Amino acid sequence: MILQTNGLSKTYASGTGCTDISLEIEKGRVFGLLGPNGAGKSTFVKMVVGLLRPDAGSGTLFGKPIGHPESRRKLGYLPELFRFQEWLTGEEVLRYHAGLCGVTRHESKSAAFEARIKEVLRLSGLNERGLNRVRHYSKGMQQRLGLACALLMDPEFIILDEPSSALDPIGRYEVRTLLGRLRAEGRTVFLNTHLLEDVEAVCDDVAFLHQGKLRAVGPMRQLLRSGTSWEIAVSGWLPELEAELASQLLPGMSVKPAQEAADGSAVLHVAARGREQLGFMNRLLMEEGVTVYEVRPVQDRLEQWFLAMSGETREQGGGSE
Ligand SMILES: Nc1ncnc2c1ncn2[C@@H]1O[C@H](COP(=O)(O)OP(=O)(O)OP(=O)(O)O)[C@@H](O)[C@H]1O
Repeated sequence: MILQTNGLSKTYASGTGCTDISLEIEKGRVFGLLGPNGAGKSTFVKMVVGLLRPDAGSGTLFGKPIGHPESRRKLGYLPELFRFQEWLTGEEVLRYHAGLCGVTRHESKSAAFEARIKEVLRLSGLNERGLNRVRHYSKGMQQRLGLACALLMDPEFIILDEPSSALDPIGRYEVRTLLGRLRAEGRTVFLNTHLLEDVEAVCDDVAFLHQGKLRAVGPMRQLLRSGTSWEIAVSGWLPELEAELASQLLPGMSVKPAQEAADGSAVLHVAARGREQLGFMNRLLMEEGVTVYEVRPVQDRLEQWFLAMSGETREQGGGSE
């Protein structure tokens, strides 16, 4: 286990923060923490990396208590709000970070370290801009430099707090590709993001935080409920059957042809509350002389899940952020 937290809590004077967060992140997984603005995602991350002291709860990183310098040795971190010394060049910022990680001046000037700097500049998309001063960087370039800093020491666990917030669509695509690469290398990644397409594309596990509380956590494919709609491939379909079936459906059910062909083959989009209703639909189709030859569950999109979770928890919480 790379990270394990037990009831981590931090309440600011304002009464907000996050409460009772228990999570486990296994080696080699890409974990996405989702939640609306102000949900407490950055607060959680800051406790994990040792920037904030929890009010209650505990956790371990690489088996060492969080907050202990030893727990951070194999960690790379990109904070949400990054600021660099604007009078330094990108390469100087990287060397300064290396120094903070215990690399001596002499080592940081070695050919091997020089090559590492070039490598992380390339990975983060800054390429030959490393010799320019940060003052001349755009916001997106500064975020890329933050990514380069997070990768510099070849970390096993990389925590990225909104890594694409300042990036244009190409930059976001590049970060997504980079995340895929880190995962392929067997590294563990923790991602705080609002970009659901990033989570959908790269995350193995996902957690949902709302008003400081963890509302759901688990493998992404399991959390995205796949029990409410199906695609049913049939033969013997006639267009008039749509109205005919509609008059016999139970509450919560619907049927709509997604594809129809002149030979009677069709793909029907069916909404049903669970398997019993799906069985009922199957029976209706058979009674109408339609042959079912394939039933496929339709995966909910993460966006629908996010909205559903925010909606449900808003109702429970009685208000919005
Ligand atoms: N230093 C602080 N002092 C007081 N309140 C704070 C502090 N930092 C955060 N908060 C509050 O704690 C809550 C959680 O903030 P946090 O930044 O952790 O949320 P988040 O989920 O990361 O939000 P976002 O997605 O907008 O970055 C918010 O209501 C925020 O206003």
